[in-house]
Amino acid sequence: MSVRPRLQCKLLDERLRDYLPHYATQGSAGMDLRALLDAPLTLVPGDCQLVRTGLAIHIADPNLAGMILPRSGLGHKHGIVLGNLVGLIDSDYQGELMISVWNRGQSEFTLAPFERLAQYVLVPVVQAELALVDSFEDSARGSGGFGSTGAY
Ligand SMILES: O=c1ccn([C@H]2C[C@H](O)[C@@H](COP(=O)(O)OP(=O)(O)OP(=O)(O)O)O2)c(=O)[nH]1
Repeated sequence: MSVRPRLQCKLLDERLRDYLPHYATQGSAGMDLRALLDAPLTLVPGDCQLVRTGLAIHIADPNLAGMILPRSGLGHKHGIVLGNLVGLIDSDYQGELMISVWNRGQSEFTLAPFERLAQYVLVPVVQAELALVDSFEDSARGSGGFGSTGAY
């Protein structure tokens, strides 16, 4: 089994000690993030609010990044997704992880304090350098995009 990267994590609220993010199963790709709220938060349809997690995670390694993704159940059943669709966490970010919660559904939804509302996934990243050129070598696709290969 490969060695897991160790990420430094600060708790910005002591109550989170009882709710540390973890992998729910051996094969889980993400750790659930919870809503740090003092009281339930109701989102009416169309509402988008920034919710605290109370966690700061310093990835430090530029070959890694964090992604905040929605939870499938909340998104599919209740229309609770992310206002930014996906949150990208830079490896040098040391601030609190914030979750943009968007009710794209048609009913009111109330988030409970410490409810799991999104997930944090660590992903490999390769930083590139751009080499300016005047032309490319021909490729099979060329500049065809946006459905140019057909539907089936
Ligand atoms: O859902 C998110 C997305 C981002 N961040 C934090 C971590 C990330 O490293 C930082 C900046 O995010 P991003 O680069 O996507 O934001 P930006 O709007 O481009 O702002 P900036 O000018 O700060 O890069 O904000 C969150 O806490 N939650």
